[in-house]
Amino acid sequence: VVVNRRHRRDSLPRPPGPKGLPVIGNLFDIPKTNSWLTYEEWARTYGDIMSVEVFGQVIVILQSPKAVRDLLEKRGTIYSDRPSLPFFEMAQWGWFLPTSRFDDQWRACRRLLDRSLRPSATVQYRPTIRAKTVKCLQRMLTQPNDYRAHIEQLQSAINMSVAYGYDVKENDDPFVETGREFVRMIQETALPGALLVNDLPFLRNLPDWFPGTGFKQLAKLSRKLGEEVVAGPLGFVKDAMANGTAQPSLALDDLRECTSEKGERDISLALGSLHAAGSDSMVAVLTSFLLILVLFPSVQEKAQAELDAVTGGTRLPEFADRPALPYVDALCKEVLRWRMISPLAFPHSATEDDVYEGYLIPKGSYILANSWSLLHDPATYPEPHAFKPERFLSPDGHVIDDPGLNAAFGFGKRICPGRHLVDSKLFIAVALVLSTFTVGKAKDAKGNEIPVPGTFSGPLVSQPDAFACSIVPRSQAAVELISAPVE
Ligand code: HEM
Repeated sequence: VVVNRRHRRDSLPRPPGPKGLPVIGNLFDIPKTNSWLTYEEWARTYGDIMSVEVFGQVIVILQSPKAVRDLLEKRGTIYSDRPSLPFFEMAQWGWFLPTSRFDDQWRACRRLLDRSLRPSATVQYRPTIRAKTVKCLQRMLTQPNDYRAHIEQLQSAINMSVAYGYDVKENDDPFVETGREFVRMIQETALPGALLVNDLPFLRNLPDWFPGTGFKQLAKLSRKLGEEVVAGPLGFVKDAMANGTAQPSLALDDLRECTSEKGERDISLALGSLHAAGSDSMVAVLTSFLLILVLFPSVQEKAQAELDAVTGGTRLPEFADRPALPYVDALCKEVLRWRMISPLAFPHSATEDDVYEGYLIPKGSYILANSWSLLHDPATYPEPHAFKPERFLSPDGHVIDDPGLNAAFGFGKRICPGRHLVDSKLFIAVALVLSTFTVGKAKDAKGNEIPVPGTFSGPLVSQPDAFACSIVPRSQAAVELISAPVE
């Protein structure tokens, strides 16, 4: 019976897809940028579950809510691994949650993060998030052209404060710099074709003196960098605990409960992942929010009118105002949907052979869920390329809860654990910026408007290409509100 079943399974076809060339497969069919748009197009020919192959590696692409739910959610025990990259193994980066394998170490860290970042737990960090965002507005007031640097600073400040109770320095903070360098290394070395050893794993067995094995030295340096991301900030908290100066933070809560060396290591890995993974995506989302204000002035006016009606322009908005700000709330949802920053989530990987709708999905296949096509399906989101916050409002003006929007944060067991924190960070940043500034097209020396490309790109996180904009306070009262001291 077993042999029979095995035979039947092996004779099943793989999900359909474009025919590739010998050896390299579909290497040249898959575009280097915006591949999700090509996959969306291919779905019309091959259906919602299709596959391609590159150098023998099968890549299955899921493009309907049903396929994603059936595989990544209902069969999560099979589909929650990540592809293993030889360079990541050499650099011992297995601890970094977004790239870690589906193993006991991942489970322990994920449990810690899910507990720390659940909605009821993130509420206590709202005052910190708001205060840090107001400080960011103060920087925007004096140096509006450096908006991107201010947003980056804001994200590091929030993450380091929430995770470690650590106040980042204005410039050249050692922990922040190390975290950014680490993420940059991940992005550079994960790209297909960036390092030959990722495509030809046997190269890692060559001796160090062999020409072309510079990646070995790079792996040693990368390993050290990863260790610094993990150990540095936690060491700060332990010292502060010993001195009695530790500030409230996730690290403090977790360390107080921790009774073992293994437990302490898990805390350091989980929080290292939070601090390294939590910045880039948020920077992309807030930069894209500013771009949206430049591109769609009527959206900005409508949101400002709603905010003014609630605050009277005499105070800054608070989290408690949210129920009275449905349009602003809907705008935040549309920011996450419209030009989403993770259009293919992160690749999952299958740990067993599986059969779905008559197709064989071989063990080791990479699984890409095309979140872009899910969130741009005209049947669910009419006029999907228009920026329309109203799509998330009911006819009587209430915010519609749309579970489908979770696709912006990935799927199943690997769904982004930071999504509830994002909800708070995004709402308060959007509300504070709109109530105090007007964002528009910048002008050159001759007074002509500088064109805005409005395009997005990026290797792993899709973000707006650089654009100039003017960020001007709405009134003298707004300047005074921003400039007032914050706790
Ligand atoms: C708008 C901002 C963000 C977006 C759009 C986003 C999106 C994502 C996506 C698509 C994934 C992959 C899910 C999958 O594999 O199916 C992910 C994973 C992850 N995100 Fe986020 N994220 C954001 C912000 C954050 C923040 C603020 C944090 C930390 C506080 C965070 C921490 C993580 C971690 C640790 C993982 C890895 C989870 C795992 O593999 O188990 N993210 N995120």
